Amino acid sequence: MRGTQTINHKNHLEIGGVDTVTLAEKYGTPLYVYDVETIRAKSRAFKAAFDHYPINYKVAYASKAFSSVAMVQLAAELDLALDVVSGGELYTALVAGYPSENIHFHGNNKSEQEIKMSIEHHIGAIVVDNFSELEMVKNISEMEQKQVKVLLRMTPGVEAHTHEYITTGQMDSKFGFDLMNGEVKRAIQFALEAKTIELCGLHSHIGSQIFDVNGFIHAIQRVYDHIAIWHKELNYTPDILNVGGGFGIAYTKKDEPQPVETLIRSIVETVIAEAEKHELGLPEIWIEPGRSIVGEAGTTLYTVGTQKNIPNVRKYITVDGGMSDNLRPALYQAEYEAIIANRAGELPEEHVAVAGKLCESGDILIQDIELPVAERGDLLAVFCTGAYGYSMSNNYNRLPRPAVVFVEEGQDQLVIKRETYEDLLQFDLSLQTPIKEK
Ligand SMILES: Cc1ncc(COP(=O)(O)O)c(C=O)c1O
Ligand SMILES: N[C@@H](CCCC[NH3+])C(=O)O
Repeated sequence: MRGTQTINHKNHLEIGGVDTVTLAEKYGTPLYVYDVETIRAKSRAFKAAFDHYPINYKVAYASKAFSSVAMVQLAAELDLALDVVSGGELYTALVAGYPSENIHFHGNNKSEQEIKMSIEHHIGAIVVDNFSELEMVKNISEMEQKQVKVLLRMTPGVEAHTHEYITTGQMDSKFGFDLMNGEVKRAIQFALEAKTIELCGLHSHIGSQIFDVNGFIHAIQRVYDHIAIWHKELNYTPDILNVGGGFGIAYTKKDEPQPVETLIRSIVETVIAEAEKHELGLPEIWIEPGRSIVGEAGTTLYTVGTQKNIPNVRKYITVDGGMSDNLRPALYQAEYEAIIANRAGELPEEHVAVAGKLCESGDILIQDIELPVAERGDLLAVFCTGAYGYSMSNNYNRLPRPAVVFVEEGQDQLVIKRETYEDLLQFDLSLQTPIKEK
């Protein structure tokens, strides 16, 4: 059990003081349930870890992990800065009333429209990824006659030990200016010379679901070796050093992430040591966690449907969702834990695979899990689905996307409505004219 999860007197899983069986009856399944107190606690933990040090810092929530109007409003309430990676995420933040000066915009191929939108709304910083983007930012800001705040994203050449699809810090990456081949230095020179660009600092992000703090330490040390040179040659030191996100969480008992305090201590103490070593002032340190803020807060509720038993091979139990609401097992072989939420206290009796209902053999949510014997209509709760679940959900097989509810202190609140069949067809147009002349 995580966060505020408990088993109540009816033997049901309760989250945030709300019975999950009641939630499933009220909103239907599949259903994403977010434990708001867990989101608050994670945010507090990051800030408390920084507060030990006499430094300026910013904790930005990476909204790609889960973006919605209510989530952005919660981030604002928790005084988190906001990382967006598309016009859509920026639009969500603006509609949510999030203060634009606290937003920074990522991405390796921002469109002209996205850059214009960022400049128009005076967002906190555009994190520029490559030279063609840097030129676009310069040209657009000159045309608009507006100053634009910029961070430069560097690829530090550090391998993070995680799934190969989610490492980003290695040299052969589509993201960022290469630190080792002199690109970053040229980008700094370009930005310093551009009159409409205010170069606020540097950024690196080495990957996601990282357990080993050494990746961050090596990246910071490597960046500082270069900062010392840029200081001498260009008289430039960054006011902001954004070390990205990527802090891992425990999806299963096998996962052993470092506590937030250890991670932040290592990051901050490495920055302090490097700045002292090179006799440089301390930058403001920014981080941008996504998964570690919302991942553990999310639980997906499914209804168990059909079963298939292949004697001596495997028993499948099938739920009413799958890779359309959680792509991670199919994409990264991600592993999850689950319980039968309406019989939460029962002991496991058999090994099963949890299959989704989509028309793909790879649509298996959990390959092997021990559960009580499941029956049609049981409620399956899959834990730790708060990050990159809803945000990577899709309508494959024309499945409507599930609803999202927030729960806290015995109250539940619908924050994203379930899609309907009509919603699925909202952009479809009927065939008007014969396509082929007879
Ligand atoms: C630039 C950047 N910042 C922050 C994040 C958030 O990562 P995570 O959700 O693993 O903390 C990502 C995703 O990997 C990212 O690409
Ligand atoms: N979507 C990924 C993480 C990628 C993060 C974005 N750079 C996941 O589910 O783990």
